[in-house]
Amino acid sequence: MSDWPLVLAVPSKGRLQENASAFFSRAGLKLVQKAGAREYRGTLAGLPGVEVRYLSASEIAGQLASGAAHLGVTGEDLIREMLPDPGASVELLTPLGFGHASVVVAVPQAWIDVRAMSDLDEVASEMRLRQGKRMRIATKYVNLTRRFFAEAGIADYRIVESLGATEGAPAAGSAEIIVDITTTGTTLAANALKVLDDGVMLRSEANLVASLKAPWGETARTALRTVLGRIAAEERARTTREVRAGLPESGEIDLATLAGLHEAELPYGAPRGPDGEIVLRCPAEAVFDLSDALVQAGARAVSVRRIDYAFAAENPLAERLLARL
Ligand SMILES: Nc1ncnc2c1ncn2[C@@H]1O[C@H](COP(=O)(O)OP(=O)(O)OP(=O)(O)O)[C@@H](O)[C@H]1O
Ligand SMILES: O=P(O)(O)OC[C@H]1O[C@H](OP(=O)(O)OP(=O)(O)O)[C@H](O)[C@@H]1O
Ligand SMILES: [Mg+2]
Repeated sequence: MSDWPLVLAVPSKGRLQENASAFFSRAGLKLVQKAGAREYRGTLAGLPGVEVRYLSASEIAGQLASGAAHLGVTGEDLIREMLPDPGASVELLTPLGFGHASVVVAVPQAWIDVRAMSDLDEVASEMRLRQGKRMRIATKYVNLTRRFFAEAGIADYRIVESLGATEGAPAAGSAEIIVDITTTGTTLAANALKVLDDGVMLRSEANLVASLKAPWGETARTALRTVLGRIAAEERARTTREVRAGLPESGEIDLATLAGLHEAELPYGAPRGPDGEIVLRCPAEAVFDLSDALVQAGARAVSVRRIDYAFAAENPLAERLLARL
């Protein structure tokens, strides 16, 4: 099999760009742009088997679908819109906690009696009967819209493809209603539109996505393990705390039960010898309960700290993906 480098697609502009770069640098993956900011290719410092490509969020979804990129950061909305059967060509590895936005059905605020999709169905039928026209929906989410309206049992409509400023379509007279992405709702409000009560089609956020169609040779697989290992190590470190405790004088403590009760684990195994130090790792929310329990069980002292990275022998993100290739 040919030995391609791992192609990592990173947003080059728009809403996801800054957060995506910050995400990689937190994971110890330093993006190095070649020859100045105009060059749309780069590398990861210290990782020879990786080629970074800077693309727009929608291009990233396209390249993951075709297999031109192995790994990328893009919005779930774009994956679901652009890929007919996402599960067949990509694996959504993990949501990234930024780029939150919802794809919604919005209608003019002036339509006071229209609150739900069922009301919209009536509007569409009436338009068809009385005016002989089909209700027009402005959107760039053509496929998501067709699916959602079919599930709602609405068929009397026509899609007007919109490439930008979709919220302006009703006022401009080019459509009655819209489907678009929103975060704060500011743009909808400024255009006198409201979201239907059951009109949230998809809650999206940025995801780390892998392509099942890309050429996964040895070089790419090796780089994948390193990249996903670092990402997992950062995530594990951010969401857990390390709890250290001195063993009780008696040396007796039921660590297994204690750990089980507080979702804790013993990353370095059980302490050895009577002067042993216990090292546990638990979810950040569990530290106070776990510390109290340790003191009650006779621990002489307990300290809790944040960790920068928590590497582990197992690499769940990589294993999940490799199992599908
Ligand atoms: N308020 C928001 N509006 C639009 N997109 C958002 C918002 N918040 C997060 N996103 C996410 O960012 C993705 C890319 O949107 P953005 O507008 O940044 O790209 P773009 O530069 O318009 O890309 P393209 O030129 O390919 O259309 C969206 O598909 C969505 O997943
Ligand atoms: O709910 P809000 O916080 O107001 O955000 C929603 C707006 O943001 C996006 O547009 P963007 O600024 O990305 O411009 P674009 O349409 O050119 O992509 C989106 O298409 C909405 O118009
Ligand atoms: Mg945009």
